[in-house]
Amino acid sequence: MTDGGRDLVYLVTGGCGFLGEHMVRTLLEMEPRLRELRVFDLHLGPWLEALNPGPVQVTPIQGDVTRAEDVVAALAGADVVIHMAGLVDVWGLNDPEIIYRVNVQGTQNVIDACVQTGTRFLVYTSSMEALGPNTKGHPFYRGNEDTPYEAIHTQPYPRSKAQAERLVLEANGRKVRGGLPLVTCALRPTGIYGEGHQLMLDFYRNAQCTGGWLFRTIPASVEHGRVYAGNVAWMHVLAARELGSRATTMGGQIYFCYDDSPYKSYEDFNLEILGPCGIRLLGTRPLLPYFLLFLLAILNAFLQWLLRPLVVYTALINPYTLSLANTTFTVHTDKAQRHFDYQPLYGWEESRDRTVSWVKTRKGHPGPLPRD
Ligand SMILES: NC(=O)c1ccc[n+]([C@@H]2O[C@H](COP(=O)([O-])OP(=O)(O)OC[C@H]3O[C@@H](n4cnc5c(N)ncnc54)[C@H](O)[C@@H]3O)[C@@H](O)[C@H]2O)c1
Ligand SMILES: CC(C)CCC[C@@H](C)[C@H]1CC[C@H]2[C@@H]3[C@H](O)C=C4C[C@@H](O)CC[C@]4(C)[C@H]3CC[C@]12C
Repeated sequence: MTDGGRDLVYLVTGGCGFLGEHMVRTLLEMEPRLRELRVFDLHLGPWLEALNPGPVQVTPIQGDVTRAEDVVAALAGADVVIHMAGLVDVWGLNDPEIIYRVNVQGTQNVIDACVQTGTRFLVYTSSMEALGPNTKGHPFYRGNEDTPYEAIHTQPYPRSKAQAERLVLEANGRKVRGGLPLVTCALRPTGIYGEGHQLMLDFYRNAQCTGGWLFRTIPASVEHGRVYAGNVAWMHVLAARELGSRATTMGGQIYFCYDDSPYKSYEDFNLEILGPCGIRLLGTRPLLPYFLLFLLAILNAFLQWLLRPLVVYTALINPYTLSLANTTFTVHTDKAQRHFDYQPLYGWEESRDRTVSWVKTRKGHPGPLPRD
């Protein structure tokens, strides 16, 4: 070891995204063996310049995971890669082919670069959507990693996450340069919230336009899994740290990301954050009957198709996002605790309060929907 025990080089792909920023900050704060942190992204964030990395060297790398040569160059000499770059698109913003190229081919490029350069540890940010909810609307009620569920993927984003996750798990054990085996695992967050969550801000701003009201569209009984970004990042830190010493247990495994965030419907959960910001939710039951919402979703999909030659029309509600929001999907597990001693770094109240404070500071700041 060198420099007071700081001997490891980490690479975070997608390190300037919503989760990526939490990842970078958590690594700097919580990983004492970190010597160099390479932050790889298509678009580098200005906040990187303002970081106070202490003894760690932070290396921003502007690159594209779909370009194998970019990934190899970034990975050379790295010990660990946390691969979270991806296109999060459930709105039809991007061509399915592009989603495949970034999420699946990009992941294959990361695996191949590990093999080529000798990087031995790979943590992949998958998603609950690698499993479900499926298009049949089957509920996944407080399930764990072993709960049987029929995964059916018709949409490009969830399909790409499932394919990429499979590639990562199958790569476990492959020999990398130098002859040692690659050790991989995949973490599956549910819906992430926290500082930087653009969609939460969009709901806040929409409500401001209606005098502080949101209108209930989903039955309160439909539970939707949520997890705080700081805890998701912390789980990645621990998984990356323990992959070396617990390779037999952890290699090739999936882990749901979980914490103490309450089980609620998508809208009721948002209200936990937006309520303290002055927003109220109207109705104890959905104000519109489901069939009308479904018609609206179909209309939006039709408009997207119709206008495609001229403009990419997107709306919050389409048949897929509506079914996602309307299907119970929550996790209840302790696998990460058993395999690598994970405990949430932030309790529910702190996770909520940090997010609330952030929303309050963002009042009046414009922002895109959804992120591209
Ligand atoms: N947001 C959620 O609720 C959620 C839930 C589960 C899983 N995830 C996964 O977590 C990861 C991060 O998601 P996020 O919400 O922070 O999304 P995000 O869009 O904020 O971040 C993704 C980052 O990847 C970068 N990126 C995109 N294409 C790239 C390319 N070709 N090369 C290099 N970088 C590229 C983007 O610039 C962006 O900074 C994704 O893999 C996503 O699938 C997100
Ligand atoms: C009031 C509603 C009908 C409005 C629609 C809400 C909709 C935009 C929300 C509901 C569920 C959300 C997804 C869910 O939290 C999980 C994920 C997994 C992750 O991998 C990417 C983000 C995503 C798809 C959320 C996107 C926004 C959704 C669809």
